[in-house]
Amino acid sequence: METFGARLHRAVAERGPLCVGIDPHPGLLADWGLPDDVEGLERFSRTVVEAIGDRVAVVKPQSAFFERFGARGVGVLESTIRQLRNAGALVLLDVKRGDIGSTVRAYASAYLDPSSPLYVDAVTASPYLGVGSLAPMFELAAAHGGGVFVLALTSNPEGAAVQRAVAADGRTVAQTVIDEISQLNRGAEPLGSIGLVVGATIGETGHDLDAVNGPLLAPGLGAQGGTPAGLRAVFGAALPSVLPSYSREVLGAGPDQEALRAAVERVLTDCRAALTTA
Ligand SMILES: O=C(O)c1cc(=O)[nH]c(=O)n1[C@@H]1O[C@H](COP(=O)(O)O)[C@@H](O)[C@H]1O
Repeated sequence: METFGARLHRAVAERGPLCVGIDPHPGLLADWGLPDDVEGLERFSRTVVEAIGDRVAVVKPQSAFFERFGARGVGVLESTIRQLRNAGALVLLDVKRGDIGSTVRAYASAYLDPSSPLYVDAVTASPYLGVGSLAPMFELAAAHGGGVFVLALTSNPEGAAVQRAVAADGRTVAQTVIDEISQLNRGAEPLGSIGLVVGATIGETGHDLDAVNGPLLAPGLGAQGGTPAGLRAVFGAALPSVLPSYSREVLGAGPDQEALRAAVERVLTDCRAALTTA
């Protein structure tokens, strides 16, 4: 069975280093001339999938915007996931889950067990109950070729107070997360299946991301002020493992499908240039 790391590596080689988020904000639904209801959600998501599902390596639906509409919204999420997979995109579901181990096991089966209606290629996870509490998620991901992206240094300004706090052993909380995930990915080729989330907005951190040997999701580009040119300062020598992620910057080009595709081309060109510049 091919690991998530290997599948991601191949998808990026074929389609380029880009993740696009499906974040149907109420304001975006309005801008697209859609009602703020489940029909609007369904049309928004279907338009994004039809426009870019066959050309972007990773698509990241933000679960919150679907859960907002209850069971019918989650139903739209299920069909969006199915459509994306049929279009050949890897699906990273942004749910930022984290809990005590026994409960994490249930979250893991919800998203990483192929028999689940919400089965995806990878999920985002929060390590603040301890990285070890996510072990059932890592295990199920490994069993089925899935991936997990663990928050390390998030793009929001409030994150640093927790993530850069120094623990009893002198390392920052973020460095502890980085070290534990590096350990899990050790020796994996071409790339480990447990990624980290590191915001594109955070500038130079003093944290060493070189040893992670897994994908580094970089949200915060575009709408939150991060730029492809700024990625080098954040990631340094780890730049080749970066997966840049945009939501509103691309989605704002819709609902015209050609315009959505043009927005993808534009940000992909910028990201390629930023990630390959010596
Ligand atoms: O895990 C994430 O994707 C994430 C982590 C982070 O540190 N910052 C962050 O913005 N995100 C998500 O990335 C998306 C950013 O959306 P835009 O700001 O519209 O590009 C949202 O869905 C956020 O929840």
